[in-house]
Amino acid sequence: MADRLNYRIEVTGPVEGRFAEILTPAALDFLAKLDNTFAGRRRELLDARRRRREELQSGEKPLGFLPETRAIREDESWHVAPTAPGLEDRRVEITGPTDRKMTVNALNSGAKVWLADFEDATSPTWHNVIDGQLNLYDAIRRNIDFTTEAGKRYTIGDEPATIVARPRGWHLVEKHIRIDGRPVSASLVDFGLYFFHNARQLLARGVGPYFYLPKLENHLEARLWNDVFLLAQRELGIPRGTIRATVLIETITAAFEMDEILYELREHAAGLNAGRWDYIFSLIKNFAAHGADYVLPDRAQVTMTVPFMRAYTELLVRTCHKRGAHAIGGMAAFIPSRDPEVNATAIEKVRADKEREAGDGFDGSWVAHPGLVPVCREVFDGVLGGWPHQLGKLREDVHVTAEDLLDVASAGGEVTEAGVRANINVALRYVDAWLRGTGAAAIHNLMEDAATAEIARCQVWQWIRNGTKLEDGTALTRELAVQFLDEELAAVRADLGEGNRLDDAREIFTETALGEKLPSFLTTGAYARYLTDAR
Ligand SMILES: CC(=O)SCCNC(=O)CCNC(=O)[C@H](O)C(C)(C)COP(=O)(O)OP(=O)(O)OC[C@H]1O[C@@H](n2cnc3c(N)ncnc32)[C@H](O)[C@@H]1OP(=O)(O)O
Ligand SMILES: O=CC(=O)O
Ligand SMILES: [Mg+2]
Repeated sequence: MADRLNYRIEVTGPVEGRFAEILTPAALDFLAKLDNTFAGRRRELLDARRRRREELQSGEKPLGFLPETRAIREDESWHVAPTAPGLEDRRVEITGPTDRKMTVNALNSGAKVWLADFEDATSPTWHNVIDGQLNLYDAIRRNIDFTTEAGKRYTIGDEPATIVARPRGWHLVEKHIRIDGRPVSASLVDFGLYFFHNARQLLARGVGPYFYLPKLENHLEARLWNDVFLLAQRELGIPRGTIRATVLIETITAAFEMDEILYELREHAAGLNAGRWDYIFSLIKNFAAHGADYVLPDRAQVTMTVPFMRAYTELLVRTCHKRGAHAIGGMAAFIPSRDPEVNATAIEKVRADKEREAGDGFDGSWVAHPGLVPVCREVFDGVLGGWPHQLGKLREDVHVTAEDLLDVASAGGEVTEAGVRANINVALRYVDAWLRGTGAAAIHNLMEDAATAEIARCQVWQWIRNGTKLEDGTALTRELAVQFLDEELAAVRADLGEGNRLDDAREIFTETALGEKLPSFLTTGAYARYLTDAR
């Protein structure tokens, strides 16, 4: 514990190994400065989120484009900052957690960009959070080579991907760092430590401090990030406008404020990304109790070609290109497999997804695994030709209305017993992995992470609330869902064996999918209860 600049800073997590190199007095002072300046606004914005969700749930104030920001949307004259070095060509971006091996593998994957993830793909244990910072610190300084016990050597190659770090969202706190007794915003911890230690080093290497901003719900949250950037740049004496941020449009409310979000961040904005999984989660969460018209079918049937998802992604491309910003596609959940048949299907599914995105005007897209870099690159190479992007493709043909974005019924499809069971099974397996420190996992040949697990538990809640009929006409009741839960739990337990956290996973699932109310996030409560001693 230390008193500096009149703040009391406590680190309650163990400062083990080389953690002290990250948790330096100067870095903690920097976090304290950020927290002291922005904690109040963050709290207000989180309160505003809660109020907005209540309004949406009650149908009191429907969603639409904001009348008060019409001038920003209609003004054709403003653009975002020029593209920064290392971000001109984003045709393939690999995402993944920041453990040491994956850091090296991602940088060497052949992708142009690596999204170094403290969010959906990371279980925010204290170890993962600070170890991830250390790995990035070492990677940026090309000081990360290591050899495994089995003798496999990991070393960064000649053309590493550009690093874009994704801090945790505004809803999360880091309970192991406290300032004046209160836990610090997890966004500010992840952003602040990365920026403080690496910004100058990155600039010296000809790139810069770049970020992905997750789960924003509106343009005022983008304004908060912009103000964080301005203060951070000032504190380190780095020119205003050095930072670049790509914002994930992954909440239904943000889809109505794409122009406004780019406008708030225009000095720092690099682009928008279509974060499909959290987007689906957000739709379900906000409209879960709105009746049959808002009930989505089995998760596997909510594809990117259903009309309301297509409307969202096309609007994103149009908005970005009008403002000179990159439009980046999202994550197909299919991952390579050792089974040749499963693998061939996965590659073809990913190819189809990337072909749609490239054809619609996206400048690049995400892959979850190094084995998917070639297919994504091949598809975008084919469409981009000799160009690094397709910002010139303005998509003036796209006209998306509020009704288009909210036409959830256009998904069609059905809810099946297999779909309910799959959601329960995946949620249990994923939460078990998350509690054991793994934030992204291969489950039944798909990539699962925090966003997809949120969909799984929210769908079950929505189907119970709406008494949704399964294929044989049986309505899904809580009792039936509990029966499925018990049966799936037994099957998963037999599969996972000793040392699992399935009892805790069951409790988390019961609270977040089977309760009277639908909690906003499964991760917030689970983090407070299971991932920290500092309750
Ligand atoms: C909704 C969203 O936000 S999407 C973005 C967030 N989600 C993600 O980023 C998921 C990223 N992907 C992953 O975490 C992993 O690919 C998983 C968990 C899905 C599968 O991982 P594994 O089961 O380890 O895959 P697999 O065994 O095929 O890995 C083969 C090699 O590729 C490496 N690898 C796999 N995925 C990645 C990745 N995303 N980044 C870097 N390296 C990777 C593995 O470390 C392994 O390396 P090794 O040969 O040196 O041991
Ligand atoms: O972060 C990406 C998403 O799909 O969610
Ligand atoms: Mg997400």
